[in-house]
Amino acid sequence: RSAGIIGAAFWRGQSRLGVHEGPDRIRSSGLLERLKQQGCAVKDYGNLVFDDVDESSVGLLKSVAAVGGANRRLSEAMKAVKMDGHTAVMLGGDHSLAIGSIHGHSAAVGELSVVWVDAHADINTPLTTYTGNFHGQPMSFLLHELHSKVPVLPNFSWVKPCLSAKDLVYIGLRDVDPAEHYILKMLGVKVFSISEVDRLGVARVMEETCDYLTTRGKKPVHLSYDIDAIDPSVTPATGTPVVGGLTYREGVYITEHLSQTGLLSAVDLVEVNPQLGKTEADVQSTVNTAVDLLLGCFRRLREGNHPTDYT
Ligand SMILES: N[C@@H](CC/C=C/[B-](O)(O)O)C(=O)O
Ligand SMILES: [Mn+2]
Ligand SMILES: [Mn+2]
Repeated sequence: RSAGIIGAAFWRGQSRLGVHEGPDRIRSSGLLERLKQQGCAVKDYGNLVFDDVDESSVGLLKSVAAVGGANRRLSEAMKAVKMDGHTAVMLGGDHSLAIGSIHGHSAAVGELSVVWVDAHADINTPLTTYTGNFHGQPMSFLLHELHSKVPVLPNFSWVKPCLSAKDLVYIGLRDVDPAEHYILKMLGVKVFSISEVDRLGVARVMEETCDYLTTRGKKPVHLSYDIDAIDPSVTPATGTPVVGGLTYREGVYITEHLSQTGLLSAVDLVEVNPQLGKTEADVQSTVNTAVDLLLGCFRRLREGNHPTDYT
């Protein structure tokens, strides 16, 4: 196994400063060293450099051209990392970056499935958003079924929908806007909200998620992990915290399970905002959890691990 790391220090999909510090803070907490310690080859592609574009709004929509341009750059980088044969790791930055991450992943592998772990559905269209923040809209640019609902926007013409609603599963939803809820119901998207996690337990949720995604053939899996899926008591340093989230254990179980399917092809870890922790301990707890989630994606098991060369 090998990991190709991309830093996307981008914050203009939302308005709270600091989320651009996520990539370097996650690196400085030892992600690469710990991946290597567990037998994973690692290539760090560094942080993307984003062109300065005008951050003007289009109506309610904030920093449209900047979001479009950053995601185009990320899409190119993701495609290159996948063409190099790595499992891609995109460190955010805000969740608008899933546009470029999933688009670039699909450019390399073709059809894929997406597991979206988040308190939020991030499936507003530019016409249903009430905040204008693009980190609440990425899914609308990616789904074939919503293409006709997305207006032409500056610096977005490169985006081609690349995901079918039946190849998408949500886990952890607990703060979904009415328009998003309507879209999810209309498209029949598979959703395991926090209520289903409570009702079924995380093991059954993961079994059903994998059965659901593999009934039409085993496609590469893109895991898009928003740190705010985890309960704010564990990961407070994030821009849109919502009470009643996943426990640390549930969060890591999700990554352990997906890692063992052998289908995990790319991971986003987004919305870590080091400036939003009340204390340094808050920030460290958030970042440590992000690191542990990523290690779980690369076959780390909580039962213990040893190098495979003396199995
Ligand atoms: N639904 C809200 C919240 C969006 C949350 C985005 B996040 O999941 O990436 O944190 C909006 O549209 O602004
Ligand atoms: Mn999100
Ligand atoms: Mn979220």
